[in-house]
Amino acid sequence: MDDGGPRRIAFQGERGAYGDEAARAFFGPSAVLVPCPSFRAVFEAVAEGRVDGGVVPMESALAGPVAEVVDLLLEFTPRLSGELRLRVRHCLLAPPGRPLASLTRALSHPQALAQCASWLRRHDLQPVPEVNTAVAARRVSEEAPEGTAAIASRAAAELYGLAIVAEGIEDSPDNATRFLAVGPALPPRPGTRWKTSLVLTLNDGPGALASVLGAFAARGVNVARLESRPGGVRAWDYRWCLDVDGAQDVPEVRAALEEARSVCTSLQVLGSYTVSD
Ligand SMILES: O=C(O)C(=O)Cc1ccccc1
Repeated sequence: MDDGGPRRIAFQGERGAYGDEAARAFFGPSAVLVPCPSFRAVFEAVAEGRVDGGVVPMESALAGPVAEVVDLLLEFTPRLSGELRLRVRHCLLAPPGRPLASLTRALSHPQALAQCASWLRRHDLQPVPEVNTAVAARRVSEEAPEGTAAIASRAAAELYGLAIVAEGIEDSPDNATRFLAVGPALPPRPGTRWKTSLVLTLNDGPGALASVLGAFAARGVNVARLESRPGGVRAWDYRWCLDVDGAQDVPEVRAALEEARSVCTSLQVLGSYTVSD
Protein backbone atom coordinates (compact mmCIF):
# COMPACT_ATOMS: atom_id res chain seq x y z
CA MET A 1 0.00 0.00 0.00
CA ASP A 2 2.42 2.60 -1.24
CA ASP A 3 0.07 5.50 -2.02
CA GLY A 4 2.87 8.03 -1.65
CA GLY A 5 1.48 9.28 1.69
CA PRO A 6 3.55 9.24 4.87
CA ARG A 7 4.24 5.78 6.21
CA ARG A 8 3.21 4.81 9.72
CA ILE A 9 6.08 2.91 11.32
CA ALA A 10 5.93 1.23 14.74
CA PHE A 11 8.91 0.94 17.09
CA GLN A 12 9.30 -0.27 20.67
CA GLY A 13 9.79 2.33 23.37
CA GLU A 14 9.33 6.06 23.41
CA ARG A 15 10.82 9.07 21.68
CA GLY A 16 14.61 8.96 21.95
CA ALA A 17 14.81 5.14 21.86
CA TYR A 18 17.32 3.57 19.49
CA GLY A 19 14.34 2.11 17.60
CA ASP A 20 13.12 5.67 17.04
CA GLU A 21 16.54 6.61 15.60
CA ALA A 22 16.65 3.48 13.42
CA ALA A 23 13.10 4.10 12.10
CA ARG A 24 13.99 7.69 11.15
CA ALA A 25 17.19 6.54 9.45
CA PHE A 26 15.24 3.87 7.53
CA PHE A 27 12.20 5.88 6.49
CA GLY A 28 13.26 9.51 6.58
CA PRO A 29 11.58 12.57 8.08
CA SER A 30 8.17 12.05 6.44
CA ALA A 31 7.47 8.79 8.33
CA VAL A 32 4.93 8.94 11.14
CA LEU A 33 6.49 7.00 14.00
CA VAL A 34 4.21 5.03 16.29
CA PRO A 35 5.69 4.20 19.72
CA CYS A 36 4.66 0.81 21.16
CA PRO A 37 4.99 -0.44 24.74
CA SER A 38 6.60 -3.78 23.77
CA PHE A 39 8.20 -5.62 20.86
CA ARG A 40 5.11 -7.87 20.74
CA ALA A 41 2.94 -4.77 20.29
CA VAL A 42 5.07 -3.77 17.26
CA PHE A 43 4.53 -7.19 15.63
CA GLU A 44 0.80 -7.11 16.45
CA ALA A 45 0.37 -3.62 14.97
CA VAL A 46 2.10 -4.80 11.77
CA ALA A 47 0.11 -8.07 11.60
CA GLU A 48 -3.20 -6.26 12.10
CA GLY A 49 -2.37 -3.65 9.47
CA ARG A 50 -2.61 -0.75 11.95
CA VAL A 51 0.78 0.48 10.66
CA ASP A 52 2.61 0.11 7.36
CA GLY A 53 5.62 -1.46 9.03
CA GLY A 54 7.80 -1.70 12.08
CA VAL A 55 11.46 -1.48 13.03
CA VAL A 56 12.96 -3.92 15.56
CA PRO A 57 16.49 -4.58 16.84
CA MET A 58 17.39 -8.23 16.29
CA GLU A 59 21.09 -8.59 17.00
CA SER A 60 23.93 -6.65 18.55
CA ALA A 61 27.52 -7.04 17.42
CA LEU A 62 28.55 -6.97 21.08
CA ALA A 63 25.75 -8.63 23.07
CA GLY A 64 24.35 -11.09 20.50
CA PRO A 65 20.75 -11.80 19.47
CA VAL A 66 17.78 -10.00 21.01
CA ALA A 67 16.15 -13.34 21.88
CA GLU A 68 12.68 -11.86 22.39
CA VAL A 69 12.69 -10.32 18.90
CA VAL A 70 14.05 -13.50 17.28
CA ASP A 71 11.22 -15.47 18.92
CA LEU A 72 8.64 -12.93 17.76
CA LEU A 73 10.03 -13.17 14.21
CA LEU A 74 9.47 -16.94 14.44
CA GLU A 75 5.97 -16.52 15.89
CA PHE A 76 4.70 -13.82 13.51
CA THR A 77 6.92 -14.62 10.47
CA PRO A 78 6.43 -11.10 9.05
CA ARG A 79 7.72 -10.03 5.66
CA LEU A 80 11.19 -8.46 6.01
CA SER A 81 12.07 -5.52 3.82
CA GLY A 82 15.36 -4.08 5.03
CA GLU A 83 18.26 -4.24 7.44
CA LEU A 84 19.98 -1.25 8.99
CA ARG A 85 23.16 -1.41 11.01
CA LEU A 86 22.98 1.36 13.55
CA ARG A 87 26.12 2.48 15.38
CA VAL A 88 25.02 2.64 19.01
CA ARG A 89 26.82 5.05 21.34
CA HIS A 90 25.54 4.88 24.91
CA CYS A 91 25.57 7.66 27.53
CA LEU A 92 25.20 7.51 31.29
CA LEU A 93 22.50 10.04 32.11
CA ALA A 94 21.45 11.54 35.44
CA PRO A 95 19.50 14.53 36.69
CA PRO A 96 21.76 17.63 36.57
CA GLY A 97 24.05 18.00 39.61
CA ARG A 98 24.56 14.29 40.28
CA PRO A 99 28.20 13.33 39.72
CA LEU A 100 29.32 9.78 38.87
CA ALA A 101 30.53 9.21 42.45
CA SER A 102 26.96 9.66 43.75
CA LEU A 103 25.48 7.02 41.44
CA THR A 104 25.00 3.34 42.37
CA ARG A 105 22.48 1.94 39.83
CA ALA A 106 22.00 2.16 36.07
CA LEU A 107 18.59 1.59 34.51
CA SER A 108 18.33 0.49 30.88
CA HIS A 109 17.25 -2.06 28.30
CA PRO A 110 19.07 -5.39 28.90
CA GLN A 111 20.88 -5.06 25.53
CA ALA A 112 22.31 -1.68 26.58
CA LEU A 113 23.28 -3.05 30.01
CA ALA A 114 25.04 -5.99 28.32
CA GLN A 115 26.84 -3.67 25.88
CA CYS A 116 28.19 -1.60 28.81
CA ALA A 117 28.78 -4.50 31.25
CA SER A 118 32.52 -3.94 31.83
CA TRP A 119 32.14 -0.18 32.16
CA LEU A 120 29.38 -0.66 34.76
CA ARG A 121 31.53 -3.18 36.70
CA ARG A 122 34.54 -0.84 36.65
CA HIS A 123 32.42 1.99 38.03
CA ASP A 124 30.61 -0.17 40.54
CA LEU A 125 27.15 0.52 39.12
CA GLN A 126 24.44 -2.10 39.51
CA PRO A 127 22.62 -2.86 36.23
CA VAL A 128 18.81 -2.65 36.54
CA PRO A 129 16.73 -3.82 33.54
CA GLU A 130 14.06 -1.50 32.12
CA VAL A 131 11.85 -2.11 29.08
CA ASN A 132 13.63 0.43 26.88
CA THR A 133 16.48 2.98 27.05
CA ALA A 134 14.19 5.98 26.48
CA VAL A 135 11.75 4.73 29.13
CA ALA A 136 14.72 4.45 31.54
CA ALA A 137 15.75 8.04 30.72
CA ARG A 138 12.22 9.39 31.19
CA ARG A 139 11.81 7.60 34.53
CA VAL A 140 15.15 8.89 35.85
CA SER A 141 14.13 12.38 34.75
CA GLU A 142 10.60 12.28 36.20
CA GLU A 143 11.23 10.34 39.40
CA ALA A 144 14.92 11.18 40.01
CA PRO A 145 15.37 8.13 42.27
CA GLU A 146 18.35 8.41 44.64
CA GLY A 147 21.66 7.20 43.14
CA THR A 148 20.01 6.11 39.88
CA ALA A 149 21.23 6.84 36.36
CA ALA A 150 19.95 5.70 32.96
CA ILE A 151 21.86 4.36 29.98
CA ALA A 152 20.43 5.85 26.80
CA SER A 153 21.36 8.00 23.80
CA ARG A 154 22.45 11.63 23.62
CA ALA A 155 19.07 12.33 21.96
CA ALA A 156 17.30 10.90 25.03
CA ALA A 157 19.38 13.18 27.30
CA GLU A 158 18.19 16.22 25.37
CA LEU A 159 14.55 15.08 25.19
CA TYR A 160 14.29 14.30 28.90
CA GLY A 161 16.50 17.09 30.27
CA LEU A 162 19.19 14.85 31.73
CA ALA A 163 22.90 15.57 32.11
CA ILE A 164 25.41 13.40 30.26
CA VAL A 165 27.66 12.01 33.03
CA ALA A 166 29.70 9.89 30.60
CA GLU A 167 29.50 9.26 26.86
CA GLY A 168 30.70 6.32 24.75
CA ILE A 169 30.46 3.85 27.65
CA GLU A 170 29.85 0.80 25.43
CA ASP A 171 32.52 -1.88 25.81
CA SER A 172 33.56 -1.83 22.16
CA PRO A 173 34.29 1.11 19.89
CA ASP A 174 32.32 -0.53 17.08
CA ASN A 175 29.16 -1.33 18.97
CA ALA A 176 26.39 -1.67 16.38
CA THR A 177 22.90 -3.18 16.32
CA ARG A 178 21.11 -4.74 13.34
CA PHE A 179 17.57 -3.42 12.99
CA LEU A 180 15.05 -5.04 10.67
CA ALA A 181 12.19 -3.34 8.85
CA VAL A 182 9.16 -5.65 9.01
CA GLY A 183 5.80 -5.48 7.28
CA PRO A 184 4.09 -6.57 4.08
CA ALA A 185 3.30 -2.98 3.07
CA LEU A 186 6.95 -1.97 2.78
CA PRO A 187 8.73 -2.20 -0.55
CA PRO A 188 12.37 -3.38 -0.35
CA ARG A 189 14.77 -0.47 0.02
CA PRO A 190 17.04 0.22 -2.94
CA GLY A 191 20.52 -1.17 -2.37
CA THR A 192 23.09 -3.57 -3.66
CA ARG A 193 23.89 -6.03 -0.83
CA TRP A 194 20.99 -8.48 -0.78
CA LYS A 195 20.17 -11.01 1.88
CA THR A 196 17.40 -13.58 2.30
CA SER A 197 16.10 -14.69 5.71
CA LEU A 198 14.40 -18.03 6.28
CA VAL A 199 13.06 -20.05 9.18
CA LEU A 200 12.89 -23.82 9.09
CA THR A 201 12.39 -27.00 11.05
CA LEU A 202 14.32 -30.17 10.29
CA ASN A 203 13.61 -33.85 10.03
CA ASP A 204 15.06 -35.55 13.11
CA GLY A 205 18.00 -37.56 11.84
CA PRO A 206 21.72 -37.51 11.16
CA GLY A 207 22.80 -35.05 8.51
CA ALA A 208 19.56 -33.05 8.29
CA LEU A 209 21.23 -29.72 9.05
CA ALA A 210 24.28 -30.64 6.98
CA SER A 211 21.98 -31.30 3.98
CA VAL A 212 20.42 -27.83 4.29
CA LEU A 213 23.80 -26.13 4.60
CA GLY A 214 25.16 -28.30 1.80
CA ALA A 215 22.42 -27.09 -0.56
CA PHE A 216 23.74 -23.54 -0.20
CA ALA A 217 27.44 -24.48 -0.07
CA ALA A 218 27.18 -26.51 -3.30
CA ARG A 219 25.98 -23.39 -5.15
CA GLY A 220 28.46 -20.98 -3.59
CA VAL A 221 25.74 -19.23 -1.54
CA ASN A 222 27.12 -17.89 1.73
CA VAL A 223 25.21 -18.64 4.95
CA ALA A 224 25.69 -15.41 6.89
CA ARG A 225 23.82 -16.35 10.09
CA LEU A 226 22.56 -19.57 11.62
CA GLU A 227 20.69 -19.60 14.88
CA SER A 228 18.58 -22.18 16.68
CA ARG A 229 15.71 -21.41 19.02
CA PRO A 230 13.63 -23.82 21.08
CA GLY A 231 9.96 -24.27 20.26
CA GLY A 232 9.60 -26.96 17.63
CA VAL A 233 6.73 -29.42 17.73
CA ARG A 234 8.18 -31.52 20.59
CA ALA A 235 10.48 -30.73 23.51
CA TRP A 236 14.09 -30.35 22.27
CA ASP A 237 12.95 -29.70 18.72
CA TYR A 238 14.48 -26.53 17.35
CA ARG A 239 13.53 -23.92 14.85
CA TRP A 240 16.40 -22.60 12.80
CA CYS A 241 16.87 -19.10 11.45
CA LEU A 242 19.18 -18.67 8.47
CA ASP A 243 20.35 -15.60 6.62
CA VAL A 244 21.96 -16.22 3.26
CA ASP A 245 23.64 -13.73 0.98
CA GLY A 246 21.71 -12.91 -2.20
CA ALA A 247 18.09 -12.37 -3.18
CA GLN A 248 15.70 -15.30 -3.48
CA ASP A 249 15.20 -14.75 -7.22
CA VAL A 250 18.92 -15.25 -7.96
CA PRO A 251 19.10 -18.70 -9.67
CA GLU A 252 21.64 -20.19 -7.21
CA VAL A 253 19.63 -19.06 -4.16
CA ARG A 254 16.37 -20.22 -5.72
CA ALA A 255 17.81 -23.69 -6.50
CA ALA A 256 19.39 -23.99 -3.04
CA LEU A 257 16.06 -23.09 -1.41
CA GLU A 258 14.28 -25.71 -3.48
CA GLU A 259 16.74 -28.42 -2.45
CA ALA A 260 16.70 -27.30 1.21
CA ARG A 261 12.89 -27.42 1.22
CA SER A 262 12.99 -31.11 0.28
CA VAL A 263 14.94 -32.00 3.45
CA CYS A 264 13.02 -29.74 5.90
CA THR A 265 9.71 -30.38 7.66
CA SER A 266 8.94 -26.69 7.06
CA LEU A 267 10.77 -23.82 5.39
CA GLN A 268 9.49 -20.28 5.14
CA VAL A 269 11.21 -17.35 3.44
CA LEU A 270 10.68 -14.14 5.43
CA GLY A 271 11.97 -11.99 2.63
CA SER A 272 14.86 -10.73 0.57
CA TYR A 273 16.09 -7.26 1.43
CA THR A 274 19.09 -4.99 1.24
CA VAL A 275 21.51 -4.11 4.03
CA SER A 276 22.42 -0.49 4.75
CA ASP A 277 25.14 0.75 7.09
O1 LIG B 1 15.90 0.35 24.31
C1 LIG B 1 16.01 0.85 23.17
O2 LIG B 1 16.18 2.07 22.96
C2 LIG B 1 15.96 -0.04 22.00
O3 LIG B 1 15.59 0.38 20.94
C3 LIG B 1 16.52 -1.43 22.20
C4 LIG B 1 18.01 -1.34 22.06
C5 LIG B 1 18.80 -1.23 23.19
C6 LIG B 1 20.19 -1.14 23.04
C7 LIG B 1 20.76 -1.14 21.77
C8 LIG B 1 19.95 -1.23 20.66
C9 LIG B 1 18.57 -1.34 20.80
